[in-house]
Amino acid sequence: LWTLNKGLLTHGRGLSQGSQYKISEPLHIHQVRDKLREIVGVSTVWRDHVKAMEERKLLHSFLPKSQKVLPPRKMRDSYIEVLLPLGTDPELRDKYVTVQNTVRFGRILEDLDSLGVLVCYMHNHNHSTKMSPLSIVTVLVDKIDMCKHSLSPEQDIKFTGHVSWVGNTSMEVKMKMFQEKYWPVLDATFVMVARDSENKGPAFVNPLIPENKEEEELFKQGELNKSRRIAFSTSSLLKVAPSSEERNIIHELFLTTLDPKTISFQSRILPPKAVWMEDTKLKSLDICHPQERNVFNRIFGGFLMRKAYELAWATACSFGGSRPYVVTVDDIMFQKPVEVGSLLFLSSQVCFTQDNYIQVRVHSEVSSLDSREHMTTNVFHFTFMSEKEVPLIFPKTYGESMLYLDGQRHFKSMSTPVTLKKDYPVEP
Ligand SMILES: CCCCCC(=O)SCCNC(=O)CCNC(=O)[C@H](O)C(C)(C)COP(=O)(O)OP(=O)(O)OC[C@H]1O[C@@H](n2cnc3c(N)ncnc32)[C@H](O)[C@@H]1OP(=O)(O)O
Repeated sequence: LWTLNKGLLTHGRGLSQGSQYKISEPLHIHQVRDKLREIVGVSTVWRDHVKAMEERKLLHSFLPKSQKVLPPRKMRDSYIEVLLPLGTDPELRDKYVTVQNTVRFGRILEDLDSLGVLVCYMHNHNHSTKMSPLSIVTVLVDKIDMCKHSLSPEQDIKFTGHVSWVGNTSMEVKMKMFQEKYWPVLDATFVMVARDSENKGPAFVNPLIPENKEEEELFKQGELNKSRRIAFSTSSLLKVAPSSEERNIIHELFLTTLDPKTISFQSRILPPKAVWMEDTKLKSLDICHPQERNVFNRIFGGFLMRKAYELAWATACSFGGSRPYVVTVDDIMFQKPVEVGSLLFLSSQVCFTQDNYIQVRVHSEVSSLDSREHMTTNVFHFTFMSEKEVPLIFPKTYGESMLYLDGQRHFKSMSTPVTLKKDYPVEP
């Protein structure tokens, strides 16, 4: 069943829909997770999850010792189209609709995550095995950019996606979303990693061969993206000091908050139309029940993103005083898997603002039920836009100043400056 698109693909030129490939029949959104279950051979009920994982151990022998023995694939091999029929399916619409009659962006994040994984399985499809020996997990949401079109819960949505670059064990996936006669509404780049059948060690992925100039460009961009990610993480403020320009920014912010009536570094006052960073925090706790597990019996990355996004939205909403719209999701790194049964602690705070923009950071930690030790699993970055100008944000401590600079770096990395439009309602 999971050879879904084989034979259906034609190498057309339908670039108006964001891809050069055409497919006769898009998958229904429900089929994406069904297919993932078939490919991984996962248990449909939690009671059987240990047995299903035992069976996956046997697939270990299908894993190659080197990438060289794997046949190269083309971008069209992994290309899929998926339909989210909100317009015609009222029951499905209820799952996606907000009280303001817009589409829940958190749900879209979940769909993108599942779609990204399916795209990678298409790329690595091996005809000799029914189930895949690979466990594919999300390691990074590199970027999600919203375009300036409204998402209506009364119209169908179409997703497309394909692998655009591969390393040894990692793959970059490009996904797009269309609505209203298939206007592009969203652009996403994820990085997925292949692990062995038990999700314990790395596994090689099929090489990728670009077929034409456009694909060569995409592939080259994938290489550049990799270098950019390495450069960004090497210059992380957790590793190196801020630049001299950034140090000046922090000192200026500090001076602005000193009380001119006292000659002291201690008495700090807030300038007008400003908020202390520490006063923007919101926190949440979730128990990670089996229902939220992914096909590898860990907590589904899409669920974590939805929870983090909804908390970030609430943070931006209570800070900005008006309804905020998400414009960019940036650099979500999945550092550690979240085990079923964990306690998930999310803490969100505004870390940078400019004009109408609010940069929110969500830090996610887990602890097991019987241990008090907390472990960071993700850091999420969201850029929101508010209808009116928002207050300035001021850090008090050195740690908060680093959060401010990190927020500013993420804000500056936003690829397209977005201007506020009334018909742009993307909400949780
Ligand atoms: C419905 C089904 C949905 C399933 C999807 C999910 O829900 S997944 C659930 C959410 N995600 C997770 O739980 C994943 C949690 N994270 C992890 O388990 C681990 O971080 C990891 C296994 C992904 C990576 O671990 P390590 O970094 O130690 O592994 P390793 O160093 O071997 O790197 C593996 C590959 O990932 C690449 N890699 C690592 N970090 C990266 C980053 N920030 N950005 C880009 N690529 C990165 C490396 O270059 C390498 O690719 P090359 O070998 O090409 O050089």
